[in-house]
Parts: sequence; structure tokens; C-alpha cells
Amino acid sequence: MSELPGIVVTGASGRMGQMLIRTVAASEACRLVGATVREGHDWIGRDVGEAMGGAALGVTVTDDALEAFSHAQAVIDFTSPAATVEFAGLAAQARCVHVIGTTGMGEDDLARIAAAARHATIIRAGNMSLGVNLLMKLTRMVASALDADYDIEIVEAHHNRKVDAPSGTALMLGEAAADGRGMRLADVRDAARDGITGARKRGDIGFSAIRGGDIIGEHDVIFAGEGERLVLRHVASDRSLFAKGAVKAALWGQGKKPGEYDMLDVLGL
Ligand SMILES: NC(=O)c1ccc[n+]([C@@H]2O[C@H](COP(=O)([O-])OP(=O)(O)OC[C@H]3O[C@@H](n4cnc5c(N)ncnc54)[C@H](O)[C@@H]3O)[C@@H](O)[C@H]2O)c1
Ligand SMILES: O=C(O)C1=N[C@H](C(=O)O)CCC1
Repeated sequence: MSELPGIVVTGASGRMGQMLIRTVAASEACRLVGATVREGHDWIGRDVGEAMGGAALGVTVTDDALEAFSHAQAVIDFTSPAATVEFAGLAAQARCVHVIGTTGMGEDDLARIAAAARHATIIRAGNMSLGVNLLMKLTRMVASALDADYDIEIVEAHHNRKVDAPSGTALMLGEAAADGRGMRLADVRDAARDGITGARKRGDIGFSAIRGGDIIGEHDVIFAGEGERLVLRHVASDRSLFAKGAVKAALWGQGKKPGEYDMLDVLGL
């Protein structure tokens, strides 16, 4: 019988990193074979389960990503844009499926990931949950049914440690709304209102970001017309939602041709 796919989790000490370690270790469909952290981190050399304050998992934390990837079939990566771009090259070298949950990437980062996807299977999504990916489909559908008499506003709320705004999810929803209207988000995006902004421009898609406490992730897509308002909402109440989606993506990616995929591909939506 062949072995289950081996998975490395990068950024193992982070909020999502720890959730991913627990999710992969508990899965019956894959094995945890590596856990990486930043250079100089005090978890290096320790068992990752013990470093997290629990039982040993038999995996020693390392900062040598390429060495860790060389024993794996997939890498699950929820870190930072700079780290993710570097890991994309290393995962391609090690011939691992690279699942990317990291958000806040700029155009240069995305171009480098696209370059890595010429040689590797990359699955990237700003949100790995089924609910948000369904919400994207609904958003596209509603945006194509309602004309620009309905102003589209995307409101997102996250915990007070989040470093990027708008969230990756808000941008995915914005892309879906723009697509539904036959537009490019870059041409209609309004993400920075402050001061005397002037009246709202017809057809723009507005973004607002709330940051506070321990909010895991909430997104509203508002279609505001004269006399009525339609609101599509997703509320995440548990980070394991994202981790389970990422594991599903890592397993789905096994044996897939090199290229860049997303959660709509994984979920068949
Ligand atoms: N796609 C999704 O479904 C989804 C869900 C939740 C979070 N996220 C995204 O995941 C990312 C991480 O979120 P978080 O809340 O876990 O943040 P976090 O700050 O708790 O964790 C990030 C971790 O990455 C580590 N890291 C950074 N550079 C590294 C490197 N070079 N090598 C190894 N580790 C490195 C940091 O030390 C940290 O431990 C963010 O971009 C966030 O928006 C995506
Ligand atoms: O906690 C975070 O950070 C999250 N990031 C993703 C985003 O930017 O949309 C998904 C939700 C949680």
C-alpha cells in the first residue's frame, strides 16, 4: 500500500500555522512530515507538537525550507508575501504541490508565483472556505443581474493583528463583482475614502475594513439601490475552516499538471 501524501506546514508558529499543524496531524488522508519557521525562531530543533504546548508529533521544527520540502508531496503556506514568493521557487524545485493562503500580495509577487506555476502545481486562494467560494459565485451572479443603479460595497472585519487590507477575501469578492459587470476591478476599485472625497462615483466598487479584537473573518457584499438593499454575508467562526480547505487543496493537487489553480477548481464550483 502506498504512503499517504506528506505535508509540510510553513510558518508553523503562526495563528494559521498552528491550526494547520493540528489539522494535518489529525487527518487520515495525509501525514505531517515537516514544520518550518523563520530563521532564528526559538522553536527550531523542538518537536512541533510540544512547541505548541501539546503532545509530541514526531516532527522537528526547522528553518531549512528546501530540506523540509524535499521529503514532502505538498507544502501548505499561510505566511507573508515575501516568504511565499521564496517558497514558490523552493516548492517547484522540490516538485511539491504548493497551497498558498497568504494574502496581501502585490503585482510583482503574483508575477513571480505565476512564473513558478510554469513548473509546479500551485493552488492559491485568499479564502479556502466553501462558504466564501460559494459567495463569490453568488456575488458574480447578483452583480450581473443588477446594473450600476445598485452601488456595490464590500465590508470586511478581521482581528487586530491582521496586516493587510482590504482582505484577500474582500478582493476576491470584488473581482467576482467586477467580473459580473464585465469590468476589471482595477478600473473600479475605491479602497481609500477619507476626508472630502466627493460623491460616490457610479459603478465603483467600494471597500471598507474593520480591525478589532479576535474577529476571525466576516464579509458583506452590499448592493445598495434606491429603496432597497441586498446584502450577501459570510461569517467565519472557526479558523479550522481555512485549514481544512487547505488540506483538501493539497490532496486535490496530487498528480495535477503544473499551473495556477484556485479553490473554485478544488471544490468544482
Ligand atoms: N486563504 C485563507 O483562507 C486564509 C485564512 C486565514 C489567514 N490567511 C492569511 O494567511 C497569512 C497568515 O495569517 P496568520 O493569521 O496565520 O498570521 P501570523 O502572523 O499569525 O502567522 C504568519 C507566520 O508566518 C511566519 N513567517 C513569515 N515569514 C516566514 C518565513 N520566511 N519562513 C517561515 N515562516 C515565516 C511568521 O513568523 C508567522 O509565524 C495572512 O496573509 C492571512 O491573511 C489566509
Ligand atoms: O486572519 C486573516 O488574516 C484572514 N485572512 C484572509 C483574508 O485576508 O481574506 C481570510 C480570512 C482570515
